[in-house]
Amino acid sequence: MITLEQTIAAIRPCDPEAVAAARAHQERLTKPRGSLGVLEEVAVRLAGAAAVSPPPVPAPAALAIFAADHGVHARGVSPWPQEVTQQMVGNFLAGGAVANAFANQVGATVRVVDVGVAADLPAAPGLAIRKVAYGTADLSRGPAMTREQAVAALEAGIATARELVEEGARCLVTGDMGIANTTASAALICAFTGRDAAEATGRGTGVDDETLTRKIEVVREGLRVNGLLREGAVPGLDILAAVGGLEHAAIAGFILGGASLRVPVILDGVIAGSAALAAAALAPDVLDHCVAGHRSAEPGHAVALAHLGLRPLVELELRLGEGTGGLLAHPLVCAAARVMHEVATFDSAGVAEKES
Ligand SMILES: Cc1cc2ncn([C@H]3O[C@H](COP(=O)(O)O)[C@@H](O)[C@H]3O)c2cc1C
Ligand SMILES: O=C(O)c1cccnc1
Repeated sequence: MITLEQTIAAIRPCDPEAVAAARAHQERLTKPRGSLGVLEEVAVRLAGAAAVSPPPVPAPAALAIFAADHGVHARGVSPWPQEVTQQMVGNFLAGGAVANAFANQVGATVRVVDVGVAADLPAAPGLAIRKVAYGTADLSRGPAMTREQAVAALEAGIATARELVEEGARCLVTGDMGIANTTASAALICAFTGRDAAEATGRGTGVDDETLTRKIEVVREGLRVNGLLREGAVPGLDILAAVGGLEHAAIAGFILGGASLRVPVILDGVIAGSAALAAAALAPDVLDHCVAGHRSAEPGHAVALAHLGLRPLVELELRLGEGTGGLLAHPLVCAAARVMHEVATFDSAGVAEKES
């Protein structure tokens, strides 16, 4: 098995020669300079990340949905019963969730990974059991995970990324399922960015005003109890263990694993954004391999993306998770790369260039 340490050591930043070649190539394509807006930056980033220009078209895509439960659920931060995590795993495996519909739309495969569901799941095609624990402890009373559990979940994510790439995936999309995980996401975002709980905590699956007030208080307690109110005082791995979920750790590992293989990773919503903060704390160059698929309606997501310096491709007020927003961005990322292969240059097409 490839360890966290080996994975981090293998991650390289964007290759400057490939970046320069991609920019130069874009200048020669039969379109006004800059006319593809953000997609031009995506193509340049893909080239740098792959260390080759033009960059490979990142297809096919594979979605991994990491499922886990949360001790903080006991604090009444989600209107949904914890069993929904497990029930939704069944729904993903039966092909009945939104993520399945979107995956079919973009031709992505779906792998469900149990990293911490609070029940034993029956073996099923499409399900990988990489269970680290039966859910986390309550982050508002102490550390949600031990350091060892966080590392084991990171390594479960790394192994998943490697397996999917081995099976042929050329783009990885992050997905999550874990009732109460927007609370852990908010706590991670506050701890990594120094923002107040009220700024990063949202309504998740749709909590009422009273529950939102309690949720903010629970996030604040989690930060205080775990000594995370002072930004920069605690190493990233310890922050992840203190207030993260097993799926957050696994997603962070999945991102690191993809980056270590130079396979681009499309990030989904607020859970992925908070996991990316942890991944970037462990290996800052990992961000060169990430594309922010979308911006979720959850307020902490914008905070996380701003801190990471990532620009989301799609903004549709989605607030679902599962990988849905990441999947929708996949055709855009492929289109950005395809331009670099298929569009003619001014020379090859005999198109006159701008006069001044
Ligand atoms: C039926 C259902 C399907 C979902 N699919 C994703 N989530 C999303 O909602 C949960 C987080 O929200 P909160 O923190 O408010 O519990 C996560 O499981 C996330 O994946 C779902 C939630 C539900 C109820
Ligand atoms: O941003 C997300 O991914 C999200 C938002 C609300 C609930 N679940 C997930």
